[in-house]
Amino acid sequence: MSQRADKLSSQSADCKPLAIGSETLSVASVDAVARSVQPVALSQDKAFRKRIQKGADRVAELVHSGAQVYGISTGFGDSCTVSIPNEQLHALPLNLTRYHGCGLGEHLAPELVRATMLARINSLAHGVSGVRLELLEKLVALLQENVLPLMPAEGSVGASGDLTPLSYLAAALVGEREVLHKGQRRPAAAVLDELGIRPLELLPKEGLALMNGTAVMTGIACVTWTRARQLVDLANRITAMACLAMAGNANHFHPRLFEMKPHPGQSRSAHAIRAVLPDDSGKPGTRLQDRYSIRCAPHVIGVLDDSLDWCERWLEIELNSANDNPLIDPETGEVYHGGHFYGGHVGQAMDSLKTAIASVSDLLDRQMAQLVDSRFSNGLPSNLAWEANPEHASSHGLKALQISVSAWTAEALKLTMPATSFSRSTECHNQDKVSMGTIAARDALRVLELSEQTAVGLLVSVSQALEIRRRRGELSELPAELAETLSQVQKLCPFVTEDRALEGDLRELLAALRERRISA
Ligand SMILES: N[C@@H](Cc1ccc(O)cc1)C(=O)O
Repeated sequence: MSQRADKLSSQSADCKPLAIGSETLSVASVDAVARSVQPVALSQDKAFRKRIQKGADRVAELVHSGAQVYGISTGFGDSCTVSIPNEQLHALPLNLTRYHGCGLGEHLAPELVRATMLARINSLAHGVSGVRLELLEKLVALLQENVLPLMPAEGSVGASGDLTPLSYLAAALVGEREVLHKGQRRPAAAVLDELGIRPLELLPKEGLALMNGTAVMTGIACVTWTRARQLVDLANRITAMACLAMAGNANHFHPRLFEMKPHPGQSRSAHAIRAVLPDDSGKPGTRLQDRYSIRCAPHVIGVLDDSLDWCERWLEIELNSANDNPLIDPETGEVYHGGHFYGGHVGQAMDSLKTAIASVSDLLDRQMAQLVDSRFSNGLPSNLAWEANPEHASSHGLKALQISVSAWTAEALKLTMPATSFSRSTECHNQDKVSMGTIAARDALRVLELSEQTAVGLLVSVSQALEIRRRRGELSELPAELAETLSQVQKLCPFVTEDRALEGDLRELLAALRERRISA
């Protein structure tokens, strides 16, 4: 297991609750909470609680004084020119949550909803959104009890934050719409009642604070990022196995070579590939230089690895930011009107990441094209069909799997069109430039899912190829790491000796990958 993967899993194993409000959130911790590996709690820190209280008191003061503050005493967005009469102030936040209840599309997966909730709570815990401690406590209780708002995935332009999907979080808190609880879709009010959680009555600013931010795109981005990090390790391992199976040249990954062009992720990739190849695979096989999908693998995987580094920095700034409007300094009482709900950084990170992820899928797809083609594979049988099968002539081995891998890759590549380039002027031209970061994040996750399918297809293929070499007596002992990956794969997808349907095995492998049961 790589050092980075190690860091992720040791974090997950550490079951100390994450104290929201006194810890800096990492991308990996969001993923751990999203997968329910790490519990959460609201910080008991006195200074933190005092700060939240001060912010809420300041909002109450502003309401009392009749000051004009956006979203507290005015309409929303372009309607900021409308003053709300005192007697309607209490209706304003609830109205906001209701008129945004117009999302469509599939509901976000539970894991993504949990990531979203954590991202939103952490942003509000900054103490500059003017919400009460009670609101934060109830949000944390929903997360702890796994009461997950049914949140439609579509309808956010990603600037004004994720208003529409987050309105479903606000709705759950006030006991409206539906939630997913213990695997069942039920009215929020009934579930809150059952758990003894009183629905929250929103005070001025609280509706806006819940919804006016980047939590959905950031939550999806964190889950995608963590799985993409795993894909890097897996792609390195697959490349090493493909290289060995096709009698490739390990010297393409020589450390000296990578000192001469030292992009850090690229060098890490070269190192990860070479470190698990046998010492004697340094000499050229039948070709002096392998084809690019082997020789340039670090140059492709390294782009993803290096992109993950800057994406992580951007995501962690976003995660630990106040991405609401207006923001209220609890110390000075000053109100700042701005545009921190704009998800430009998350959008750019996700648009970029999805291209790098799809490119790795493409690389693996090209490796597979070589593996199944006896003209390119240095002696492997066509379609990797096992030649000792008495019905070898009528057997087609992994032919269809290779076609599927190409289909998954094409679908991933097709989704790399940047979402952030599609800004639309919306909401009476108040939101006349928007990020589309949520679409970018959803695309990135979909590209990642397809690329994981490709990776699983390749795991089956490289394992098949190595097992063929082993059974033929062409391989001396496998290096320990490769033997370990091979045995993990073969437990879920035994060596293919005759034609059989592989879907079940592939699904098992995908599940194992997502549950981090495959080490690379
Ligand atoms: N994000 C907008 C607020 C907004 C809220 C709801 C809307 O329907 C539209 C805009 C702002 O802070 O300026």
